[in-house]
Amino acid sequence: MAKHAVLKAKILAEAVPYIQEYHDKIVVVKYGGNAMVNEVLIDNVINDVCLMNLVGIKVVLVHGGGPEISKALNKMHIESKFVNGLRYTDEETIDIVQQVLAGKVNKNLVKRIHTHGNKAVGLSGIDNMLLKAKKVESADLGYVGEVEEVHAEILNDVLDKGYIPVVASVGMDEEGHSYNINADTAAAAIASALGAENFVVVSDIPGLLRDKEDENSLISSVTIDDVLNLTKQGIIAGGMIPKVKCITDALKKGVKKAVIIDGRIPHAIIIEIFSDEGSGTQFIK
Ligand SMILES: Nc1ncnc2c1ncn2[C@@H]1O[C@H](COP(=O)(O)OP(=O)(O)O)[C@@H](O)[C@H]1O
Ligand SMILES: CC(=O)N[C@@H](CCC(=O)OP(=O)(O)O)C(=O)O
Repeated sequence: MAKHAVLKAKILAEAVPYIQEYHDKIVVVKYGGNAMVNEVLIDNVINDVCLMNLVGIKVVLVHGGGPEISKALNKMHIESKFVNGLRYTDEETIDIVQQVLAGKVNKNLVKRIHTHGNKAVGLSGIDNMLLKAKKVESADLGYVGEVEEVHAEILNDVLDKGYIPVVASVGMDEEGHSYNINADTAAAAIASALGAENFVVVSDIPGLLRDKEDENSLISSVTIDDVLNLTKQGIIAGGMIPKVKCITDALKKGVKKAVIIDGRIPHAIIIEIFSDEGSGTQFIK
């Protein structure tokens, strides 16, 4: 027997306990726009999500697309303005955010899942008012929303049929206004509402770093208390603040595990779910 066949069988056999542990459980994957910059990266993530679906894990893919939004705004000569990691969103901008996230990015991910032979349903927070939103109160950011309620029934319906829900982070209020919701925030709210077994945040960094300029300074696990200290020390800064805050909120609200992993590592999601190795930064209650 060829050596590689034995190795393949061994790898599959080692995955069995993890497949059993996660069978029928919900995993929410947040896929950030920075880890979508090339076809190979996208295919790796889609492949991992499809594998989880095939072995009976209920996987929800919530995506961002910040760089795509900036590109579309650029073409229209609209400058992107960020305040504490959140995009200032006026009336013209929210239209573009909705087109890019709920249109281009969402449909491209759905198409890729289908071309891998799995079935996906593309949604945004507007569909069935999945993400009921209101204006963020902390600063005047225009149509940037925070999640007021999650109406998750539609996700359970889609999951029960064996399809992969793919969710764009746009929400709405009762008056019919659309809101631009940070995709980490949207994904964390969904993970909390569904009581996810694992909330996996896929980015383009190794994880939480002690020095953000040094990729070798990975902090491999943190508690909620550590996060408070690291924020006070300025180690958690910029775009990392809302990311880490919504992860700790999700853990407090019943999500069992959360992790930031590097989408540039081939099959980082499979490594996280089907082995003890893990990678990136694990968040512990
Ligand atoms: N301690 C830290 N470790 C890693 N990244 C950090 C840290 N503090 C700030 N950052 C910044 O946060 C960014 C990641 O957040 P963001 O760009 O919002 O990711 P995504 O697009 O995947 O949601 C990194 O590119 C980095 O510049
Ligand atoms: C309010 C706010 O900032 N919304 C984000 C939504 C997309 C997003 O979060 O995408 P990533 O996950 O790729 O960063 C934005 O407009 O860029």
